[in-house]
Amino acid sequence: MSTLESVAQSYQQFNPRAYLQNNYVPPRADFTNEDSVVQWKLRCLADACATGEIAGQTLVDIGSGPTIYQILSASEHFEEVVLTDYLEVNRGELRRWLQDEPGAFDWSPYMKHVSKLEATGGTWQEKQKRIRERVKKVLPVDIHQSDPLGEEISGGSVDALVSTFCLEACSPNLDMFKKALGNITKLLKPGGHLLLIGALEESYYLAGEAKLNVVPVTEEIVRNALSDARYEIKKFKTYVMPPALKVGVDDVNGVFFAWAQKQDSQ
Ligand SMILES: C[S@@+](CC[C@H](N)C(=O)[O-])C[C@H]1O[C@@H](n2cnc3c(N)ncnc32)[C@H](O)[C@@H]1O
Ligand SMILES: O=[N+]([O-])c1ccc2c(c1)CN[C@@H](CO)C2
Repeated sequence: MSTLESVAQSYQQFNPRAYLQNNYVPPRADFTNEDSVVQWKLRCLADACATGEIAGQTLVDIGSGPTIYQILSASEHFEEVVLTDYLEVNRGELRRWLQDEPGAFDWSPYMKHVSKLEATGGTWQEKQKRIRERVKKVLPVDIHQSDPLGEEISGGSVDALVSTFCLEACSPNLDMFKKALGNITKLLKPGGHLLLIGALEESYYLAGEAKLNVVPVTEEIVRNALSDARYEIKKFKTYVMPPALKVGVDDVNGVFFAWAQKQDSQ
């Protein structure tokens, strides 16, 4: 079995609800503590989007999983948002929330927090409604394919990409990590923006019965990979995981945030 096949096989056991419980409810999703990782992630995304430089027609989130927090700020600046994941179980969780169906995960604490951060005057309910209107598709994706979205979205047509905790969590080694970054970068127009969040120095994480291998990356590795993929790095920030948030669901040591712009082809 190839290493990619073994990655794919390990994801067959991925449990979205367990994953959400491990990472998106307290203590990791603590909105009362401004030093919490969730507030740091949302602030990085909101600050980058507040510059007004990241805007256009189409925003694609690569490897959405069962989560939508990652597009709460960026989605305000695009006509159309596309969520993607490798697993149907995750695409189903996304659709449940988008259609406001019973049993969907409650993202309202995130909506409320980001609405306050952005302070654009509207209510969090209005923001939630806008997001549900702007997300037009939930598509399958495979970052290890040279055309990760197949026929659905062709190369060079996307104004901006978001991707959080995906590249390192489904690449068996650094070569595949860098190759996958190259694959998703081809989706971007020249001058397009990438908002990338990921795990620092993590080797595994749990999602119910699934134990997923992660290729450990450092700030230097990520910076070099972005430069090799012909990005200009506009912002790079890191967060050190406090002991209280090392809760046994992974061995992550920190989180990185990168805002990078694809260089014009020449
Ligand atoms: C750690 S989760 C990240 C979820 C979410 N973006 C977040 O911020 O929590 C990694 C995601 O990568 C997806 N994935 C696994 N293999 C993939 C592949 N070959 N291409 C794209 N995504 C993949 C998984 O289904 C899972 O949803
Ligand atoms: O601290 N967090 O907010 C947080 C959120 C999601 C994830 C992590 C940490 C670490 N593991 C990754 C999977 O590789 C998923």
